[in-house]
This record gives sequence, C-alpha cells and structure tokens, in this order.
Amino acid sequence: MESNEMGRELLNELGVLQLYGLDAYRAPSDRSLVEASLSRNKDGLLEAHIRFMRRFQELERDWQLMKLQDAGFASSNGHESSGVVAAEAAKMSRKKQHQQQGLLPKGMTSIRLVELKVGKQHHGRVLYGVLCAEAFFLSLIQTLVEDEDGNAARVMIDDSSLDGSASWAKVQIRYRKGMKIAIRNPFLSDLPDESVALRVHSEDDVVILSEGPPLLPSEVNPPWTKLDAADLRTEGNRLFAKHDWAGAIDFYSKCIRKSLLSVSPAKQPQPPAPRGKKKKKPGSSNHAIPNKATVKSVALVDQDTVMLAYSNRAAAWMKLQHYEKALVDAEEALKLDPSHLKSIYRKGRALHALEQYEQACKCFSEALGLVSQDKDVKGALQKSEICLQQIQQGVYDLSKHLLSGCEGSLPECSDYVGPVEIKISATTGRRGLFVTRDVGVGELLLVSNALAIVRSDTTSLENFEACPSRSNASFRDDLLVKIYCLVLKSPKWLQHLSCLSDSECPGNEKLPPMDLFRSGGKWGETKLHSAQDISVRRVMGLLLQNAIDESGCCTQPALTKSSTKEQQGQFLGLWALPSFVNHSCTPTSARLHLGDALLLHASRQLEAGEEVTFTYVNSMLPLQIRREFLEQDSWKFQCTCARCELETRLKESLEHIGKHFQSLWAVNETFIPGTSETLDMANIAIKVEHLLKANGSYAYEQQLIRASFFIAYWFGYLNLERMGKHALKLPPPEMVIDATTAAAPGDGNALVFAAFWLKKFEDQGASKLVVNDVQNRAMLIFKCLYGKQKSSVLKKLMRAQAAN
Ligand SMILES: C[S@@+](CC[C@H](N)C(=O)[O-])C[C@H]1O[C@@H](n2cnc3c(N)ncnc32)[C@H](O)[C@@H]1O
Repeated sequence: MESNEMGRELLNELGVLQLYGLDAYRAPSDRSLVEASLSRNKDGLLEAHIRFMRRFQELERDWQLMKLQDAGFASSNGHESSGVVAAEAAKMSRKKQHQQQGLLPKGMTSIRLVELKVGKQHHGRVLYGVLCAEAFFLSLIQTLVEDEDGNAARVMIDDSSLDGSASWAKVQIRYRKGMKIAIRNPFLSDLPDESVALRVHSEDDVVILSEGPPLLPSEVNPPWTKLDAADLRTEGNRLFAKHDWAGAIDFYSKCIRKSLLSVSPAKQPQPPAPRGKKKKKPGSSNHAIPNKATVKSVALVDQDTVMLAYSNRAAAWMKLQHYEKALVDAEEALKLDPSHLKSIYRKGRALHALEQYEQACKCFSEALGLVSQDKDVKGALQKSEICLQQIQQGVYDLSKHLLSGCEGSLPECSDYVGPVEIKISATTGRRGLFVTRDVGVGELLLVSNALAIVRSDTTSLENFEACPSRSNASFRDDLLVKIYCLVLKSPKWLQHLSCLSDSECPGNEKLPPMDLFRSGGKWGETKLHSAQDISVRRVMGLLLQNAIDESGCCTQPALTKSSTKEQQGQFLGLWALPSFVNHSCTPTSARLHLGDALLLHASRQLEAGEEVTFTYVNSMLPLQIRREFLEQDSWKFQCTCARCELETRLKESLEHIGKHFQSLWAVNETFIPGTSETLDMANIAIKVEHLLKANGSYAYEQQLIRASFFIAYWFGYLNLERMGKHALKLPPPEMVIDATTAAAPGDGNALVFAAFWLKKFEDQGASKLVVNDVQNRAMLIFKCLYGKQKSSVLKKLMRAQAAN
C-alpha cells in the first residue's frame, strides 16, 4: 500500500483513532461501512470488518510488539498464545458460559436489531444473536453480531478482563465466531463517524449461550509449541531472512523463554510427584527438575542458543528502530558470551543510533581487536568517530558530498546545537531561537535530524501531482502516522514532541533544556509522557504548528514545476529544535536539507541575543502571495517583519502591480519563455522600476520590493529581445542578485539566478572584473545556504547549479 494512502486510510479508521483514545477528532469515515451499519447489512459489515482487521493487523504490528514488550513478553513467551493458554482461554469462556447461562432475569423480553432505537438503552430487553465475525481488539473488543432476522450490527464490548496486551488468540477465543450470545439491555450507539454500533459497557452484559465451533487443532496446540529452543531460534532466523522483523522477534523471544525455563530450576514449575497414577516411562523422571548432569548439558547447549537469540533479537530490534531494546538485548548476549563479535558490533550500532558515539567507538574498537580487518566494523568505527567529532567541534565536512554534485550517499550528520538558545522573544512574547554570541555569515547554528519525514514517490508518473507539503492533508496524515510509530520507539523522541507548541493547546511555552536537542545530551530528568498521553489531536495540532516543507529553501528553481528532479526534493517533515525558529520574510538564517538532516546557517551577521528566523514560504514573492501561502499552509499568524510592513505601507501604489502579478502567477506557475504570459510578467518588472523611481524609496527598500517581484525580473532578462526598448529599463542583474540577498540571503531561487548569471557572463566573455564581481555576489548566497566551505567547493557548487 502506498504510504500516503495508508496514512489516510489509517486515520479514516474510526477504530484506530479510538485506539489513541481520541473520541473528539474524527476523520471522514468509510462510506460503505456507514451505510452497511445503518442498514444492518451483514455482508457489507463483514467486508468492512475484515478490511479493518487486516489493515489493523498489518499496521499495528509495531503496537503489538510494544505491548508484548511492555508485558515483559508475556504473550510472546509461550504464555498467552501457547496451546495451553488457548485451551485455558476456551475453558474460561466455557466457565463464563456456564456462569451466565440462566442469568437472564425473568421478564426480560427479546428485541431485534431493526427494533433498536439509536442512542437509547433498551432496559429489560435482550438481543439474541450469533457472533458472525472474528473479534479483534482496538481500544474495545470489536466484532459483529447477526440477529434472528439475519440482520447484523457492529458490536464494541468494553471487556475489562481483556486489554490491549491480550493476544489476538485470546480475544478471538473469548468472543469466538459462531458463538450464540445474548446482549442485555442493548444500546445502539451513534458513532461520531455517522455509523452505528452496539456498545456494550461491560462484559457481564454479554451472555454466552453456546460456545461455537470447536477449536482447530492448530489453535489448541500451535505447531511451534513442539519446537525446542534451537528450532525456535532457527524459525526466528528464517523470518529475519524474510525481513519479517516482528515475527523474528516473536520467535527469538519464545526461544529465550524456553531456554531459560529449561535451565533455571527456580523458574521451573515443580508439581508434586504423581502418586502411581501413570506408568513411568523408562528413563523419564518423575520430577520437573532435571538431574544435575541434565541441567549442565541443557545449560551448555541452551546458553549458546539463548545468547544467539538475544543477539539476533537485537539485530531485529535495530531493523525496527527500537534502539534501546536492541542495546539491552546485545548486552544480554554479551553477558553470556562477552567476546561474541556480532553482539559487540550490534551493541556498537545500537549505541551509535542512540547517539552515544563515544561508547559506540569503544565497542567498535573492541570488535576490531577481534577482527582487525573487518570492513563493516572499520566503517562503523569511522562513522562513529566522525559523529563524535561533529558534536564535539561542530565541524561537518560536507565537501565530498557537495563536490560530487550532491549525488551518492548522504553524509551522516549528528544532531548539534551551536551558539543558540530557546528564549521568550521580548517583542512577540513567544518562544523563539536566539544566538548566544555574535556570529558571522555562514556559521553553523544547528544540525537536526527529522523526527519524521514524508516524501513523494516520484518513481511513478501518477504520483507527480501528489507533492508533500503543508497544504496537502494526506501527507500530513502520513506524517502523523509516522510520528505515532516513532514515539513508541524512544522516550527521547516523545520528549521532543511534548515540548513543541501545539495549535490545539496554546500556551505550552515552557523552555526545554537545550541538552534535549544535543546528540548524547543529558535530558533524562525531565518528566516523560507515555505514548498514550499524546493524542491524535495533539499530534495533529503540533504538526500544524511545526511541520515544514521545502518552501523557501528549495535548491531547485521554483519557476517551473514540471520536472521530476524538482519534485524529488519535496518533503514534509518535523524537526525538533528547528521547530522553535519563527518565520520572517527577511530571515536571518537559511536552512539546508541534506537527506533527513536540516543544517541551519546564519545568513546574516548576528549580534548576541538576535533572533534566528527562517522563512516558512517562498519569500521571493509579493506580500499578498506570501500571506496567502502562510494562510493556505495553515500557519495561523501574519508576518510583521520589516519587509511586510514596507509592502503594507506601500500598499496603495503596489496594489495594482501586485494584483496583476498575482493573476499571472495564479493562471500558470509554469511560464514558458516566449509566450505572452512571460512577456506580461516581464513588463511587471518595468512597472516596479517606474514605481520605485516615482516613490524615491531608499536603496534598501528598493531591494526588498525588487525581491518580491523577483520572478518578473527573471522573465525580463529571459525576454530581453522581445521587450525591445523597455529592456533598457531593467536594472543590471547584479542589482537583482543584491535585492534577493537583502531580502532573504541564501534563498534557493536567488541561488539559481546568481549561478545562471555567473555562467552567462563567463560564456559571453565578460571582463574578469565583471565575472569576479558576480562571482563574489553568488558566493555570498551559496555561503549563506551551505555554510563556510572552501571557495573551491562553493565554486564547484555554483558550476553544478548553473549546469542544471
Ligand atoms: C514552528 S513554531 C515556532 C516556535 C513557536 N513560536 C514556539 O513557541 O514554539 C511556529 C509558530 O510560531 C508562531 N510564529 C512563527 N513565526 C511567527 C511570526 N513571524 N509572527 C507571529 N507568530 C509566529 C506561530 O504561532 C506559528 O504557528
């Protein structure tokens, strides 16, 4: 399933939202489900139910894993889902059935589905039916009941004895398909997605009248119960090879459990010796505790098995990005065999992923002591050493990557907090990011890896239209799903989320400790929330406040929007520390996106205490369009920066030109040179020049206005011949480059423009003086975006950009 489709559908699932404890927030629901539920149509309901269940099974494997883990692997260790437990659960349901049979008070009269009124509890009535679908747990027990007329309804049962950590098997046995049941005091509830369902508030209101079909042999005794520990591990390995990480974890856990039980007499159940009821098999013992020799051999055999199971489970946890768990397992394996190379290596990788680079280096060095020539270990050590250097010195060597034309694998960038701090802004009263000392242009302020990011799939033509952006709700939903999976994996990420501002909960203005954003930084003393504390509504709220797309920082021209390459750069993501940076149309920093990493460089000279801002939207556009973008992207504020104020002040004179620009821009953002629209657009630049002259604006103000109509100038230069004598009224391109630098230094469009002109002057054989002049201007823009790089690197980048 496509990831965006998956996200959308996931949110459309009423049940999934309920899982997150969210009743108020509802995405539009599945119409077919609503219709089937309103008409009590069994087939339609069954279809929707199966669809739900499958998707839930697929998507929520991770949740299930967490539950297994939280429950100390209770369910994966051979308790809940073992044959013994299945049989026990069946016994329980029989007991319940016997208890409840005849419990229907006399005088209760039966009622059928069609007679039920929505929203009314039918006291003294009982609905007889058969459970006609497999049950599953999603906040509540969810299944379907068919009444005596053959009509059906969804049933949601609040069964206090079964919670989220109960295995599927247990839920399905307790509410077995085919069981005859009676529901006391039925209540058909109106759900917020417009569908209806029988809400049963206590399991005592479901009376089981007959047990349903017998359990299948595989349910009573799943085949894996017959496997020994080594075979369970082999099965884990088989699933691992098939990239079924969750399945592999399940089997490694079973293996560990089985091994531990067989080697630990303390844990072994010790039933009293049977008193001659059964004939003793030759060679078998009466006692559950094996004799010493057996324990020793079992222990020896199993110690290796259990060590490998721990080690392999660590590898599987790594694949699922559960790094803390991977670390614990690798350490468990090393307790059993301190020199196990793979476990040392896995421990190192887990530590690296947890940004504990110093310790990771120690692990990899230890591993190299065992295999001095291993390429993987050497590479891993090198990576950890680079990251350690990055966080200690704030030095990120991007030159190799930049010199390759940003092709090939991306450099790994660890999180870094430079000379910045989160403070309350004296002017706005809101939190923002500020520099702690004077900084120069191109200085690195921070590096942050995305908490979650979604990109468009540009491998297929059909997906070209679907670009991740703040205004695309389905991508926002995708991001939301990713974030939910994320918070389950690490308390640090959960902590990151909980300090962000949230449109649903304004006033969360606490200042988080800066160490929270540093790789390997100490942050553990702050109070953690649990994943369940963060509702869908809250996550959606903080996405609306903090998620950013590539607007305003694209390194490809935004003038045409048709090629694959440009769209490949599109993303929507959430970064923790950058979420504290406020917007400005005259920003003080420029963000560079390298893969999932966001590098923020100062794009102006800043004095200690000055605010760090970047632009949330394409800033090379007139005020009205910038405002519309902010609005369209659901940013609920109006920028009041100096440039916005200037354009507001000049509103009357600029209004006509602005509207004309806007009408052209709205008709078609993809201008084809030589068409009448491009000429119209080019003429707007002439009008702006007239106006600037007439107004007698200051040079700086002129620059800001030119930047707002930057595209008109661009088209002016592209249509010089067609413009005739009007072309002479255009300022030299160097002035437009300066205008962009005055407004938004390091802007992606300005960068392309500058690189274009540098190449053009060179190709035209312009004097060295002119070429150097343009080159210096272009270098400044590149420095704002890419930071302080060697001039050879920046020059190479400019050439690559111009060649595009
Ligand atoms: C990414 S957050 C920035 C950090 C935020 N101020 C905080 O306290 O966490 C974005 C939110 O900050 C506020 N904001 C950002 N830039 C602003 C600006 N130029 N003027 C007013 N509010 C702004 C808006 O409420 C916006 O939704």
